[in-house]
Amino acid sequence: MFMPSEEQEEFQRILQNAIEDLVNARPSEPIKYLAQSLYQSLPVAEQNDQEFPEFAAARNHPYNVRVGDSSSNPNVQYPEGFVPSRRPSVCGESISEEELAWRPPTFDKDLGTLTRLKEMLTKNILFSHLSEENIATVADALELIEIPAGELVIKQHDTGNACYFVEEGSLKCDVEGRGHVCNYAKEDSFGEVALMYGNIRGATISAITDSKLWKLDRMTYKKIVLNFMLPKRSKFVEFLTRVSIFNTLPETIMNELAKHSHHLVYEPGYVIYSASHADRYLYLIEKGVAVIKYKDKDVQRLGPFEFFGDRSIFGEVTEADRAEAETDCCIYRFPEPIIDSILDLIKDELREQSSLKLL
Ligand SMILES: Nc1ncnc2c1ncn2[C@@H]1O[C@@H]2COP(=O)(O)O[C@H]2[C@H]1O
Repeated sequence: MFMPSEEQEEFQRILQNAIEDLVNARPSEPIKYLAQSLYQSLPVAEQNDQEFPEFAAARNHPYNVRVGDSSSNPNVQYPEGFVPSRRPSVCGESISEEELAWRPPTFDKDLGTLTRLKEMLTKNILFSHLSEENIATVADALELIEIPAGELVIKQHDTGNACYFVEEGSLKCDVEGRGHVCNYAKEDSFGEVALMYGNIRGATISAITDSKLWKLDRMTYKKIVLNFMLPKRSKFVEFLTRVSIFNTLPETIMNELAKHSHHLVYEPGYVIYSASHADRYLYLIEKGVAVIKYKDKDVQRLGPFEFFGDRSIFGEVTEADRAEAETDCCIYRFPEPIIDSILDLIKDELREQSSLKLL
């Protein structure tokens, strides 16, 4: 089948997203689910309103969790109040000797343990996008360590050389000047921030009870987790780096956004957003012009790299009641839970930009 290269790239992106969604959602009717997923990649104007119930279930995928909502998935990476400082990502680092010599470490485990660890990894936001092969490499590389009650695992300001998953026990996290921030229990992970940014530890973590942890070394984390998605998502990431609210995000998070966004095309006159829509999204314009309206009066025009829908995500009352495509519009649409899950990282910029907009 011949396709121009841009179209081919888009086709592969859509197909990959659909398959990843399928793997994450594990629906009862996979074929129907996949068909629906592909169908939703069509321009909105060509879709009808029918939705498979499994799509609602997919929204409960581990990634789709609210920051700080401890009642939902425990694998949330950034507990409530966690405001990582904006630092450059490691993607531009040059390759060191250590990296060149790197071979994935392996620590022997029985089959049952390996299967369980792979399941745990696929539920974790930072690992869920990895291929089966890479998940297996990470599972092999995990080393079981024991930490007696009261001992430190991570000391704030030290250099980070591993991240951890809890196998057994409970641990607490303290930040200087703020005190106790959160606790960790079975399958929770911590210690990834210093690895992502090649930086120092942002908190102290110590065992409350005798604990067992799976330790993942920095180099395996970097080689597998940070490098995995970069070439595939580069076009999308390139676009995000030109958008004020997203451009300081680590590339791993941008790649997660890529996975969970919908790329949609709207024809002129199509109502992209209406105050009566139940689901909330953040809309980011890639191409074209959208017009924000109030009672059929145009109140604002937005173009490429601009976004709307954020005010309703914040639950703010907006003066506008809908957004329409004025020209053909290509838009990235992000579901509210995805934006919620990274809100701590983007909220300052979002608030600043929000005050200029009506929707
Ligand atoms: N408020 C917080 N500030 C910094 N780190 C936190 C916070 N809450 C949880 N953590 C975790 O504590 C870890 C300490 O080491 P890292 O900075 O590598 O990664 C950090 C996060 O995984």
